Amino acid sequence: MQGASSGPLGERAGYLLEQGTPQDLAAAQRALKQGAFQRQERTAAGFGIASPPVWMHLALVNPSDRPLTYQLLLGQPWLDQLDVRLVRAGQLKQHWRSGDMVPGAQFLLPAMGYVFPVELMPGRTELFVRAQTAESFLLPVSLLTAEDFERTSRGFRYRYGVFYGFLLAFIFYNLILFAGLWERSHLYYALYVLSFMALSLVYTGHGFRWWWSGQVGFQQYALFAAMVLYACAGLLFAVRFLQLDQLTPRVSMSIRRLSLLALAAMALFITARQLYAAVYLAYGLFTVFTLAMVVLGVFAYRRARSRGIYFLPAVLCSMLGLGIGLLTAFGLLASNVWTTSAVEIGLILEAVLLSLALGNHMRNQSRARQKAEHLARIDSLTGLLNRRAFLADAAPLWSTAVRHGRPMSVLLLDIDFFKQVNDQFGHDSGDRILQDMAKLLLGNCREGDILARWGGEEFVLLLPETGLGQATALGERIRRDVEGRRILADWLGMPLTVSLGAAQLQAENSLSDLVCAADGRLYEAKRGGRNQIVPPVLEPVSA
Ligand SMILES: Nc1nc2c(ncn2[C@@H]2O[C@H](COP(=O)(O)OP(=O)(O)OP(=O)(O)O)[C@@H](O)[C@H]2O)c(=O)[nH]1
Repeated sequence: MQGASSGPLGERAGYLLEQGTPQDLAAAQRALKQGAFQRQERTAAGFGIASPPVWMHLALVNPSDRPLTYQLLLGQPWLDQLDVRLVRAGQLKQHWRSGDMVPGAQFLLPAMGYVFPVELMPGRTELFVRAQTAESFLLPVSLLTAEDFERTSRGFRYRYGVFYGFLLAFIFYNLILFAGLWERSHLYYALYVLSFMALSLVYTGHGFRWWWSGQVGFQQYALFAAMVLYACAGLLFAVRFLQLDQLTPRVSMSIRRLSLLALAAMALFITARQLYAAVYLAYGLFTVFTLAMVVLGVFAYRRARSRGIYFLPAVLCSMLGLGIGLLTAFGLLASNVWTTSAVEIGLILEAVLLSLALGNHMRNQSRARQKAEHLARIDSLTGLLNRRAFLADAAPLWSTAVRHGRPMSVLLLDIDFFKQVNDQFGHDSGDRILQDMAKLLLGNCREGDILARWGGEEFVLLLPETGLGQATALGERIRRDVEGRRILADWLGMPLTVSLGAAQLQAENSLSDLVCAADGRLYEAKRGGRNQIVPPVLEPVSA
């Protein structure tokens, strides 16, 4: 590497896998002379999981006659151990040691890697790095000028500030919704986002740098535990969100069991300090989780359930983000602000889509509730209020009338010989007559009156601000109206008629007493020969 250029250098470095006992610098220098270091055609060399330690060598040449300072940016935040040595003329000049198995989190720059201030003297300097990790092993290397480094690290700080703020907002929002609505999808979703936040805090190194830099024992297992938690929370959320309990109870039960088993196994491996068992469990479960989320998404989508329509694109967004993030980390995609933020962007899109789905679900539920409430109040045949809704709606009017001593009356109406209509013309014709009667009564109501189907062929009309005289006058007008229409007159040999009973609020009445009083008078009207109102109208009724 020459001059003051700044950027990734992975393709110019040589790499050597350390086999057997740990090697020292002298052994690495000998191996270099023997040509044992090999190049990788990538900006970020990758060595998979559970790899042996890796040596990297890079020759840095300062062609000027003055020292040049750079920030050497190395590796990923989850590297276990990192030994960085600068050698000039075969002599060790500088040795830094870090990694997340070294307490203190020195040189760790969360989300970026490890940063070492390098001063290159004129001429050639050799960089020897020995790195080791149990996790997925990537060893990107770049040399940045002070300005580039400042700009890049500021960018990362802003991005993660926004990202964590966003995740926290989603978590609290869903917890509040859960507390208010008691809908468990919101709780599982909050846990899912929370577990991703925990995973991100671990793999970016923010957690180690800020909170537990002295606890290397914890840090060693934190990534694997966070991966398992995230996968389990994601699967449990998917089961709940896609209502798999109803769709496929067996699949949903298997997913629950798998999650519990994975959590128990991880707890066991951590307790028994079985690092490699934890590594394989975490990566294995993560692969299953990724595939399962896509399969469940496709399944729900094909069942055309409204939630599946959001779930599949949401999951694909986060998978795409993860894929781009991995390809970028391995140096197979150009590293820029979009590709290095792909995981976070994918997650945010996923969160937005899933929140939309949950919001949509809430809206549908509230519509269904409103519809059910409405249907519970309505008589399906006539569209009028039913008896229950009548009593509920009449109660406040009743209290107002009693409190202020205002008049109020009730009319109860019953179709005469309706059984005969049914018997002769069929139930359907009877239904139609009930519907027509409802329309006729509606046409005779004033604003503020409450009309309902009391049951069978009986209708009730509550008339606020109406004394008995006006009520009977209205009843008489309705009676005449029905008679005058001569419904079925040709077939019955006489027109269809109605009988009515009217009653007025008295000081000692309750609402049901008032309806009862009207019912008593209706009975009198029937006994008196039908087609009449009781009490009878004293004054002439205007047409
Ligand atoms: N078509 C139809 N008929 C109904 C409905 N609800 C009740 N009925 C019928 O209404 C009739 C009421 O008969 P009854 O109680 O004997 O009264 P009525 O024949 O009208 O005789 P009076 O009231 O004494 O004049 C019964 O045949 C019920 O089946 C309904 O929703 N649709």
